[in-house]
Amino acid sequence: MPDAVVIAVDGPAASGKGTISKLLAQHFKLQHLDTGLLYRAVGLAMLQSGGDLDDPSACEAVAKKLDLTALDPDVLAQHHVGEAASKVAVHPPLRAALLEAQRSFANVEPGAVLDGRDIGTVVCPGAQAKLFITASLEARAKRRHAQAVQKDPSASLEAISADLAKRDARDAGRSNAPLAQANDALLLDTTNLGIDAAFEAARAFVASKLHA
Ligand SMILES: Nc1ncnc2c1ncn2[C@@H]1O[C@H](COP(=O)(O)OP(=O)(O)OP(=O)(O)O)[C@@H](O)[C@H]1O
Ligand SMILES: Nc1ccn([C@@H]2O[C@H](COP(=O)(O)O)[C@@H](O)[C@H]2O)c(=O)n1
Repeated sequence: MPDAVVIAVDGPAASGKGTISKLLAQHFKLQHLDTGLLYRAVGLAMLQSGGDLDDPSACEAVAKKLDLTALDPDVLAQHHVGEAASKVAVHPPLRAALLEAQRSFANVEPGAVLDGRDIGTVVCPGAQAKLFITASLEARAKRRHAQAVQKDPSASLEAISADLAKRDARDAGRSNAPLAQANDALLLDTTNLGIDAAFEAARAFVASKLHA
């Protein structure tokens, strides 16, 4: 393997990129960063302080003060936090403030897997292996619904599907670092793949890139 390995994994919400990234990190013995947690942490801090999610300077200030060692994935996983994350993520100064932290994480030895929306295109354009994980809206909504009903049995599949569609449109439609497949990324559609099969396809691709 090359000295410092970086694997970039992007894709829309609930496509399974986090699941695949964790498994890749375990398999190749690399560190893993779910970059969505950074945007969620800014969104949550803005909500808690009553700040304006549409204010780029206020969001940037929060991002600059973010304590990356204090991210609580359970709190940040809440649905309304994901919505807030997607709203603050449109601001260029906020994205610039989070860029350095992501790039330094990518430099850890022996290497790292980062997942998000702009890893292969903006954060780590030189990554040795890039994947773009996707799945149909219906499949993604069913997966997120299965997660949601564990906490709230009345969670609505239709509402989750509508929210995912809205979030994807916002993420793909913003002008700065939109959700996009890098030209040199493998497109992996997991609509009809279970986790094991999806991971195996990702693992084989990454192995081919690292040993090329
Ligand atoms: N190939 C798959 N088949 C079935 N279920 C899957 C598959 N991949 C992931 N899942 C399940 O779908 C849910 C969402 O997966 P995951 O959290 O990895 O998505 P994500 O793309 O990282 O989402 P987010 O953008 O919100 O961080 C999880 O419950 C996970 O176990
Ligand atoms: N590299 C990234 C990662 C995330 N975002 C934004 O954060 C939102 C939440 O991300 P999850 O992966 O935790 O769902 C997401 O909808 C994006 O708006 C981003 O812009 N860039």
